[in-house]
Amino acid sequence: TKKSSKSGGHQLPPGPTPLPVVGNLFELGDKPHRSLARLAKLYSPVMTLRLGQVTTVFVSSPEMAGEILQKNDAVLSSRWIPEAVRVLAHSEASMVWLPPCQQWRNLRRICKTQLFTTQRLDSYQSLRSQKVQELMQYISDSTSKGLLVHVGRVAFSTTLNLISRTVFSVDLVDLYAESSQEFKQVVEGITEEAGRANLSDYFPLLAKLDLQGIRRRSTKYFKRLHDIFDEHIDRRLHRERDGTTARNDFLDELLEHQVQGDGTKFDRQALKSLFSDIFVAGSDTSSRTVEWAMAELLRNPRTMAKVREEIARVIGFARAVEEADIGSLPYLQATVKETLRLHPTVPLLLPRLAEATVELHGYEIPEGTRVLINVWAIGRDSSAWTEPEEFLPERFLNREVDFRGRDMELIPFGAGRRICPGLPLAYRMVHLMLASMLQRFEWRLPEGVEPRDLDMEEKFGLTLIMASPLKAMAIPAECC
Ligand code: HEM
Repeated sequence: TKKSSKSGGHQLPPGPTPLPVVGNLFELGDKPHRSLARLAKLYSPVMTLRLGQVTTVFVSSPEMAGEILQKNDAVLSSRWIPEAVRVLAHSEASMVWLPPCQQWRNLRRICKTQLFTTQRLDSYQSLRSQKVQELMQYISDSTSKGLLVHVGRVAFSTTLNLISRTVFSVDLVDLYAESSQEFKQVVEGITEEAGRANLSDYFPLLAKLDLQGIRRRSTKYFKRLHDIFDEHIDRRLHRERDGTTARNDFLDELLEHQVQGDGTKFDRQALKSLFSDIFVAGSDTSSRTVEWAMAELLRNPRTMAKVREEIARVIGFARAVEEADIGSLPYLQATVKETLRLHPTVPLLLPRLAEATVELHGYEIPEGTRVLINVWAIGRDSSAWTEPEEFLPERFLNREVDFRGRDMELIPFGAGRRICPGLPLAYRMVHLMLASMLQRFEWRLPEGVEPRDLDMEEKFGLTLIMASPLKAMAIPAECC
């Protein structure tokens, strides 16, 4: 039965009938993006679920996403904050979780003007390409030892260094060292805890008890990140006092920066929260995108051949791929778009909170409602995409559709004022890593695995990951 929920006299969007106490919690299952897409077909692309005590509106069509992210962005750009990030005062200083206040605007502004500008990104280009070349060497070494490449793992370590070279102009991890796995576990731990169904979120009276231990584990992970960043900051301050370095990178900028207007300076807490945000939000997302893209290419050998043919034709084998080449590789770009359509790494975007009551297609979303946008469902919406379940990069070759927040059928980075600020860096990193791996190596699935048998099962969390991490064989291409 279709049921429109009533709340304080407002007509909420329809949704399944809630059970007493738990509401619709059991409807989510272990792959909420899929269960919610199914329910949206039964009820409506804007749908209400009662999750314990939290009324949540889910949006699953491009049109409704536009209502939220374009038309009503001003009142819907606050965050609904999970308990998992209310630790070590993180959510009070974090760009990801702050409401759209002055402090949040300052953080966005400094990232936009000092970190993600074309000029700044260009100036660190060679530091990044060096890291990608080291990745090529690492893959070469693995193949000469007859080992399979753990695509997600190596892409993750490389991404961490690509980000840390852009922010600190130094490396954070060593691709060859086991210790680099610790940082990965910490970052993955944070996204896993923040993405878990947490009773403390749905029954606020229980929050203190932390029944699932989520807050405890999350505190431990954030503490470890803060310690690592403290070390970097201290080392820099020490060297600068000695006069042994003047890097003029983002860290220097932040250490000197006086925020205009209200006169506040970025204190230690603000810096540690900012770096936690940048590394957590940037590394898992970007490296998982590379892993999903490789998995799709291995499953679709004809598409793989086409991307490699484009790279061979446009760049050849005599020199390495550079970020400046991305614009001349339309099929590669289409492949990345198609990957993000089918496998958006943040499947429900980040939760929003209605700061005032909003009217939406005759329904009312009352103040205080949690709003989530199912980009996974939007990417597979059959009214927006033909053959939505097929991996067909060609669909983008004659279409202007892009993921920069204008076209609501493709919003893996969100849209509106909370759109992912790291998009310009993610764009460069994902294309560069993927193109380099495809230029230098031919890729095959492990012996005995047929393309159609590749396990594409997902594991749901704040990020959507491959349930069985991708392992593949790399064979040096004709260049080397
Ligand atoms: C393929 C890679 C990436 C994907 C798919 C992605 C996706 C997203 C999404 C969906 C959001 C939430 C948007 C919303 O609520 O509407 C977001 C926010 C954010 N992303 Fe990314 N992201 C990626 C890479 C990066 C990188 C490389 C960085 C930084 C180096 C970054 C930093 C952030 C931050 C700080 C926010 C929070 C912004 C705010 O709430 O104001 N992301 N990202």
